[in-house]
Amino acid sequence: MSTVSTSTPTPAPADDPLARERAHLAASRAALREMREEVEALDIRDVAANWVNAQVLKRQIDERIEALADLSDTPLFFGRLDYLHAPGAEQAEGADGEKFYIGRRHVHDADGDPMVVDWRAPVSQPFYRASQQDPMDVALRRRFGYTGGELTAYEDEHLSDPAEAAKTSRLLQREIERPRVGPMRDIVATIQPEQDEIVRAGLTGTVCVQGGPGTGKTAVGLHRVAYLLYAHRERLARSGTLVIGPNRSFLRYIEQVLPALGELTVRQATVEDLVAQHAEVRGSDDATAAAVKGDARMAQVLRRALYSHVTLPTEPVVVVRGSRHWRIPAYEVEEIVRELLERGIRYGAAREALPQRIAHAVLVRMEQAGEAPDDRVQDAVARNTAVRAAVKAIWPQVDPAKLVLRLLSDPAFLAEHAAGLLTEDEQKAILWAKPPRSVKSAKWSPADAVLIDEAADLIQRTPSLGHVVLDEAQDLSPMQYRAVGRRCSTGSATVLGDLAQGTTPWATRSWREALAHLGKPDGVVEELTAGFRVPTDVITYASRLLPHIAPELTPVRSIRENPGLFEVRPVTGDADVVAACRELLRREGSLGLIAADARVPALAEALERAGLAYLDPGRETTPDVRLTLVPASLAKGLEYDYVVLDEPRAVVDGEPDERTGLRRLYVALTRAVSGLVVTHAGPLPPQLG
Ligand SMILES: Nc1ncnc2c1ncn2[C@@H]1O[C@H](COP(=O)(O)OP(=O)(O)OP(=O)(O)O)[C@@H](O)[C@H]1O
Repeated sequence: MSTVSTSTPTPAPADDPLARERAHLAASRAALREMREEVEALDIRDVAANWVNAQVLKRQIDERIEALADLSDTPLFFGRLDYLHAPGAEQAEGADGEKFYIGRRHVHDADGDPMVVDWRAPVSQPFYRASQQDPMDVALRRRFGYTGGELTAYEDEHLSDPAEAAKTSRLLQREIERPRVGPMRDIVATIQPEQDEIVRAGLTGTVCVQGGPGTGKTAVGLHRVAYLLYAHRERLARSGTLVIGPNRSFLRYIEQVLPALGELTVRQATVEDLVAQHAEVRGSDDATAAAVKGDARMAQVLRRALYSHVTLPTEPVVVVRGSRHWRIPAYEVEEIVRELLERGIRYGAAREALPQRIAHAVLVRMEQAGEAPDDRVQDAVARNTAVRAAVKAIWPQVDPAKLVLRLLSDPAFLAEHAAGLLTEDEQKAILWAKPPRSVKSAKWSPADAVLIDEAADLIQRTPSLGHVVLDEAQDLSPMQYRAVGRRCSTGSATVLGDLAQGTTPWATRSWREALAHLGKPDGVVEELTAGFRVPTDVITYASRLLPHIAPELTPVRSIRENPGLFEVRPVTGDADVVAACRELLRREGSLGLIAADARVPALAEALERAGLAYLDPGRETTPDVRLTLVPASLAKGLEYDYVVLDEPRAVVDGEPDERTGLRRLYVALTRAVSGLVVTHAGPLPPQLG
């Protein structure tokens, strides 16, 4: 491999390869500008037939213009592939030839010939996967290095040359070691082969990725959505895609990755957001109640409670039309009801079908009597008062929130439907001490909202999306997995998580179990073990906890060359913690001060006293404010160049049990990219010893 770099971006002779590459960059920029201008010049007045069409079209055009923006700090292309033989044009967005520039988006010249090929096109794949062992028909792979938007270096690998030894790329290494300021960035230039396999896995299958801290799960999930949107644009435009993250600060942290990849239409939400449509969450549960409410057995309790509303008829249905009485005996109505119960359709759908079925029975009798009724007669009979009254008695309308309200308020009703499913203690744990008077006045907890969502789905099918990415999945309860699963029941999912980072009482124990709750038992489980975030010394220290929190998992192997800074420092008070922050702020990049939630107010005060400005998690750092004060409960998924971890013991003690506490600590210890200082006034947890 050979690397060429120059620190001064200007003059280079025309035969200099770097100069030629810069010329191609300049030409591609100009072409992109033209593409954008073309869209901006579109006049939609002639084509849009009405106001609504015009608005839709205008939005599409605005999105297209936004997607075509030339972001000055994101290079138009980051790689080049020279093939030994020209691949088919269908592989390369219509381009033919042997040489392709690979970038974030497709750029073509005035004749429509591609100048930059999308990283997701089939022709780009060898950029990520080709190796000396399997060159994939590639003669040359060139990576480009940029400094402040200027192309300043390139690095060549002659994959088909047996004389060239495989080496780690310096540009790749530099990218991985780059300081982290601001929100998460895309990794499109440096996706690794094992990550690429997940990114490009087919749309129809569900993939579950187990990976330790910093192995790139979130990055891979986001790039996978971008890839799927490219490969199945039309299908997913119709059905939609969704990224689910654990909380708002996390979503804010990742929200710019997809737009940077040109994808503006992906919805991002927490599980709470998804189920919030049925009930406003204003309350909370203790751990015991939440665990019972989150257990999959609750789905059966709800089903039983809902169907207990169906009463088999004891009276005939008598429909009067004109001078005639049409009588459907009780046993025949019962047959219809039983048949609907057995068909396994939603409660609501069956309820809608019932009057039509009864009407059909009436019509059969009319025909037997020599009448010739048509469809309109059937509809009229279905709306007949007697039929309506019968339906109301047999198959009444049920409101999902009212159903859950009754289950949690009425001990006899709960006992009847939880018999054989929940123990008496479990029933007691979820019953409200003081039942609310109405759905509106109830202080619904997050777990209640999931129950209502389940009930709502039993009544009416929840619409399914084409693909759902579920990040930090290890914290979901079985009932939450079900809530996510019904949102991709006809689509597929990418499930990302780390069993060692599960910090809820109901945290996932095995991915197979989780996939079953999700309704995707055939999902494939993949493991990522190469760590891109945490330096070796830090991950080795954090991994001391693994035998206590997830003994079955492989420790992460850091691929960072920079050994990083690592120190465990005894301190005597908060002022020393602030001093540690000040010290690290002298270095480049972001700094997170992570502390047990209970310690946050005291540390906030200490920072303010010392005149050190800080941010809340998920807020974007600026050159002036690079310090974030992070409660341990919100640290998951985030990362900072440097971390000061305050009082590990307090982080452990902040959780209801020791295993959860140690897992929380494991999360907090693994947020640092370049260095970690652990400060402690009290003793350290013995597991770190
Ligand atoms: N192939 C790669 N090239 C460069 N950087 C990468 C690569 N893969 C991951 N990273 C970087 O490593 C860091 C960690 O990635 P990410 O947050 O996706 O990991 P994670 O597995 O989700 O971690 P956690 O378990 O802590 O949530 C990010 O800064 C990400 O950009």
